[in-house]
Amino acid sequence: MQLPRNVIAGPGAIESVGPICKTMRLKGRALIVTGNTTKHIAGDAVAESLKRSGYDVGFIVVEDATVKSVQKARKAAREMKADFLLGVGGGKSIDIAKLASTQLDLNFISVPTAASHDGIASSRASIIQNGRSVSRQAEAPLCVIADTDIIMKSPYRLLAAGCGDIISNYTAVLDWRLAARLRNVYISEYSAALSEMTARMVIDYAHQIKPGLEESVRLVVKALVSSSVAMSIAGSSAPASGSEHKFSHMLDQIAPKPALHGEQCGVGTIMMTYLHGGDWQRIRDALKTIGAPTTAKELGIGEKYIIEALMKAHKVRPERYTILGDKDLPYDAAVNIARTTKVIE
Ligand SMILES: NC(=O)C1=CN([C@@H]2O[C@H](COP(=O)(O)OP(=O)(O)OC[C@H]3O[C@@H](n4cnc5c(N)ncnc54)[C@H](OP(=O)(O)O)[C@@H]3O)[C@@H](O)[C@H]2O)C=CC1
Ligand SMILES: O=C(CO)COP(=O)(O)O
Ligand SMILES: [Zn+2]
Repeated sequence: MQLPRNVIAGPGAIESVGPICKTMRLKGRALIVTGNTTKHIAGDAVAESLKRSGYDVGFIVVEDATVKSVQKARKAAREMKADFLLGVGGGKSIDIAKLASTQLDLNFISVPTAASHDGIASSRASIIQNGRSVSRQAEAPLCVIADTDIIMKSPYRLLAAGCGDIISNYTAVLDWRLAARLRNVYISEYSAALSEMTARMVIDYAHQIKPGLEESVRLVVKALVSSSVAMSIAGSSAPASGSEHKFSHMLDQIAPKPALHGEQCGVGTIMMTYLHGGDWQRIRDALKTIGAPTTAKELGIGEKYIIEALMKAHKVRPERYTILGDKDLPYDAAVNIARTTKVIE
């Protein structure tokens, strides 16, 4: 069970990255893995804080969560003889830093700039390998430093996407329990209960999640950390990734312009709740209240891609059994699911 030693969340936390690394007894040279946008939003400030504390700093900008980007980060770390890495940005940057540092046997600090996904504290990395999403075991961050000012100033759409990623735990756990009964898959009841609780919290408090509210950011960041911890307890992404994630990963493969990860997972949760015979309207209402997408139109994805992704989603991570089973859904069944749940017209 790999958990971060410290989670620091609050306004202006980014200014303390250098001193925090000192208290964590990290030495020497730091490599920052960041994105084109987030380098200016937070990467540069992290570098300044590290330099003020006496660290040498290098940068690597990544644009996708592929194996190639991991290799790019490893090469940069080797060339600058990095002593530790920091992932500063969204899920992509954090996952690349997470896996590269694991493979280099170096420490890693997670500095999320948005509350858009629940990988900020997890020991998992979701990497694109040969065009497909693969869930890789990695080391949990030594420390998570979440500057709530920066997260609050990020586009609200990212916070809403993070809520979608947490609400998706609802069907992920239903699938995990189904796989335990049907395929005798190991399930950690503690991890499942923690993951379910995070989804329930966001659903029950959906009316309190609004743009520009520090409390909303705090609630969602805590839920994202809890969801990460549930994955670390399970040693797998199963408590947070089921049929709804298969749907999202398949959309990433076939849609001309995929939406945000959490947005796609939220819409997937509506439809998979329906398949599980659950209260899909409650899921849909919570997402709507938060301002997250609930339809193909709001995702900006053509209806035909929604249907195709539903039909083929079972092919993603076939070793993970879910309500989707292990065969393509018939076209008419997929249309019925998407239409009944109002995802398509
Ligand atoms: N390992 C795990 O346990 C998990 C991993 N994931 C993975 O995380 C990824 C999804 O994360 P997500 O964050 O949605 O995707 P991205 O990392 O692609 O971030 C989405 C966009 O938001 C931008 N952004 C981030 N922060 C800010 C900010 N403060 N202001 C303005 N723009 C900002 C990013 O900028 P920039 O271009 O600079 O990066 C990027 O363009 C997927 O790859 C998913 O598989 C998701 C859940 C769990
Ligand atoms: O997105 C995740 C959890 O929210 C990680 O799941 P995957 O293992 O499906 O990439
Ligand atoms: Zn996710």
